[in-house]
Amino acid sequence: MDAEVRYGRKLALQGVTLAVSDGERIALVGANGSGKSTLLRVLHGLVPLAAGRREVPAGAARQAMVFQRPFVLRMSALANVELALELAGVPARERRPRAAEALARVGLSEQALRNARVLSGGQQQRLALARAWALRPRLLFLDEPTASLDPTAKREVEALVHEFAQQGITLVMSSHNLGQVKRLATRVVYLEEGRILADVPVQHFFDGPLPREAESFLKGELPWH
Ligand SMILES: Nc1ncnc2c1ncn2[C@@H]1O[C@H](COP(=O)(O)OP(=O)(O)OP(=O)(O)O)[C@@H](O)[C@H]1O
Repeated sequence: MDAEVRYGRKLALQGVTLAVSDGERIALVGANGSGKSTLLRVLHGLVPLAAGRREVPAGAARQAMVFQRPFVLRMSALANVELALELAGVPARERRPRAAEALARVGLSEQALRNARVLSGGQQQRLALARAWALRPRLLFLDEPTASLDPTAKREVEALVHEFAQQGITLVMSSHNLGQVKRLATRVVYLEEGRILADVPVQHFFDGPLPREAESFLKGELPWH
């Protein structure tokens, strides 16, 4: 890939190469502004590359993305999911049952007809997961999916992500929560100033050795380390 992304004069990613294999659960970690969100957006095809290329294998897997702050539209939870299915080209008669199934999957059946905007933050994030799951993705990108949630909602969302992974959905997620990284990831990619400085199995990430910068990041993030 050797990807490079620029926002105006700002170089947000440089020399980044990342291959995602089926069934992996990759955590992107690094300080604020290190390029995690940008890399996720590149992988999902939302951000153009200034250099390098994004390779999508033939017969590419369906993919979906969940953002840190769920964007929900001012309509019922059910209609939010149905709209995503419509945009994905799912035939009209399949949308209602698939949307209802997805809401049930994330425990939101009882909220199906409520305006999505009045749901709690945790419920909105579960709605965002339902919307992604309804698309039956093989590959799911999650940008700090629990960052703005209280502990209970965090646990609920994390449990759902875990279940999705158990079903064989390949995950690439950014997280500032290293406990969550330990619980969910199989592989950790450490970014600093738009470069990948470490790309290692999860156990290796926590046991080391790592490049000096990644070691000091870990020490800062794990006060008990
Ligand atoms: N739309 C944009 N326009 C200009 N600069 C941007 C834009 N989006 C991101 N950047 C810059 O690109 C760099 C990488 O940002 P990015 O959001 O990818 O980092 P991040 O690791 O996801 O950060 P965080 O942990 O805070 O979410 C940062 O310096 C950021 O300020």
